[in-house]
Amino acid sequence: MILTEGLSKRFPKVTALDRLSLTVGPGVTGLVGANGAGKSTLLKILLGLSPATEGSARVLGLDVARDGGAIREQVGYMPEHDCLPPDVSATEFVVHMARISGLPPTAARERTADTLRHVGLHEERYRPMGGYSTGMKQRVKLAQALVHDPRLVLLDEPTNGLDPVGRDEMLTLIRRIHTDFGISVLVTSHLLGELERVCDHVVVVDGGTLLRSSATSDFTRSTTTLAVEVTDTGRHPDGTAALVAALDRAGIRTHAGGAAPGAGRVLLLEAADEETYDTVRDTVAELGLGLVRMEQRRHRIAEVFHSAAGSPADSAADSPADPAAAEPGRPGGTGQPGQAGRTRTGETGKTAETAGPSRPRATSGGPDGGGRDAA
Ligand SMILES: Nc1ncnc2c1ncn2[C@@H]1O[C@H](COP(=O)(O)OP(=O)(O)OP(=O)(O)O)[C@@H](O)[C@H]1O
Repeated sequence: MILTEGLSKRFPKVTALDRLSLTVGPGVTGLVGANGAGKSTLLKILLGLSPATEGSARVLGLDVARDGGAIREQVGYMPEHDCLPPDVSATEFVVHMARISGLPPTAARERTADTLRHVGLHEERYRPMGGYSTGMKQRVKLAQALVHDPRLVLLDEPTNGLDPVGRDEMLTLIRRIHTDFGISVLVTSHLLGELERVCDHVVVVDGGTLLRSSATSDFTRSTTTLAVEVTDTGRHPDGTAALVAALDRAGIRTHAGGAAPGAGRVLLLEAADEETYDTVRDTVAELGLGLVRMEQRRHRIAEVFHSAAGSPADSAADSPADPAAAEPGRPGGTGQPGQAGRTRTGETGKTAETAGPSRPRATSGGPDGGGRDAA
């Protein structure tokens, strides 16, 4: 669907993309990177809206430098920032976008009704968009990207500004774009964790360069870590503590499952071999505890990139993919090239150079984000 070769984009003070070579196939692909990693810049180049400084890119076999118009006929685009006119309704707006994409009036109206229904906008679609919630606006932006029945959609941070329920609904919609309509999706996010549920493939960029491109299943393969949870009983009011002590006597070390709600009851241990499973089962039975779960853990994508500087992997599951670039002049960069941290890339044991520990990030766009999407 997409092929880039040595693609660079340099602004006067910043290199947004640095010799990026990338292949994106059909299906749902996540493009993950911190604030300022170059994701939006890449999408605008792929749409033929912004010229690359060097290198080349093809979308659906078309050259982005020459065939921008033809690409946009077949590709839908959902921009990151708020771009909806407040005084028109969703129906009027999406019909207008369908007409711009070349659909005749009747087809434009029919497709608009179908698409707005698909994204979950019903009676509200006749009201001016100025009164919409963030979630409704995101749905309209998605609808206008889909209305001309594209082969591929580029979605820029579609979950930005949404609460957890809204984010979940948006992710489900994104998955359905592919499963129900066969449209391929390239979706960006600064949250590593959220894409593993909906993407077949994940591409991680940092500082405009490719950090890793893999099938999601490669990121989330089973680990040798076993998660165990037991009930309390009258004899053992703290069943978890009793199990920790008994397993310790059996030579099996455990640690707490993490900071997530309810995770305090989950014990993690290394399952060196099959016997470990039997020992855990027998120990639980001997103590008379109920076994709630005994399951093999899977990698979370975020764990693959957690910093060697010590940020705990479990709490990073939904944290920014933010190896803030250690490059002078880059927002969030430490300006100390020597501070790059070394990060394990999961089971493969390979290492990737990233910079420093994760830092918090605002949820809606960058500090300079509002004006940049004018294109
Ligand atoms: N028109 C522009 N002029 C100058 N610098 C720009 C311009 N557009 C982007 N940049 C810079 O290029 C870098 C990459 O920006 P880009 O918007 O592509 O990142 P991003 O990964 O999409 O992050 P975000 O989620 O914040 O949009 C940033 O440092 C940004 O400030």
